[in-house]
Amino acid sequence: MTEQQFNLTVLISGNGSNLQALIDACASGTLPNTRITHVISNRKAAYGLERATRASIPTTYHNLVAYKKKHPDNTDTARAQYDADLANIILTSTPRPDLIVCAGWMHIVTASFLTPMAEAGIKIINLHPALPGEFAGAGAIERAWKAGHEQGLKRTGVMIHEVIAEVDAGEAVVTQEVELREGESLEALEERMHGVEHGLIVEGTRRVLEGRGKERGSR
Ligand SMILES: Nc1nc2c(c(=O)[nH]1)N[C@@H](CN(C=O)c1ccc(C(=O)N[C@@H](CCC(=O)O)C(=O)O)cc1)CN2
Ligand SMILES: NCC(=O)N[C@@H]1O[C@H](COP(=O)([O-])[O-])[C@@H](O)[C@H]1O
Repeated sequence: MTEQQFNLTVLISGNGSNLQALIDACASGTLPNTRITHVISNRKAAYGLERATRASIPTTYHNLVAYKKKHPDNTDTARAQYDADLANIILTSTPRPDLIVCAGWMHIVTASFLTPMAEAGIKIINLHPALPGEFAGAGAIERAWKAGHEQGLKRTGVMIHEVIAEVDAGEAVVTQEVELREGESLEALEERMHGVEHGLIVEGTRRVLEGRGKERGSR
């Protein structure tokens, strides 16, 4: 029986250390029979684009600014068109992804993206440096660090969750708690959090693909 191959599209906006964790996991077999076939960034200067190129992974820079210039009086229209075109980029790519992984993707996607992906049966997961129901949105690590120092919060965490319209509210695939340490600097907490992220993004991707494999097997 031929091994099932899984194709990933990874969405990024920055350094790409979580993308690198996925690249390394595919290469080492930690993510078996899995390859990243496309990396898309909404920021031209994202170092993750260089990481992808070094790994011979096709990249696309998808720029929201051009859409805002085209629709200066209506940000919602600009975002909807941007998202619709993002969906089209992914749906017309070969091979189509089995899964989309948001790895530091700092753009809130709308129904113009979510609906076509759902209709195509392509699940989207996201790495978020917080636990379910806590610190949704950008800047989660710093907000948890402040809550530790100011409100005595004892722990935060990291989750991989399904992406739905409501930001960071999708069902958790996997979570891991991270203790908050008294007197620890924000930089030191960020370092510990990123270390957890790099393992969890691989584990979360593996679990979703394992489910896909079972789905395929049942057909
Ligand atoms: N519809 C959804 N879109 C996204 C989700 C989600 O769960 N549902 N997860 C995010 C990732 N994310 C946190 O994990 C996140 C990213 C960005 C923002 C945000 O406020 N973005 C601003 C722009 C910020 C910037 O460009 O620096 C925006 O889009 O206006 C919040 C949460 C991925 N998308
Ligand atoms: N809301 C999502 C979010 O805040 N994600 C954050 O973006 C970083 C991306 O790092 P990377 O580009 O090195 O992977 C991650 O470390 C994560 O904390």
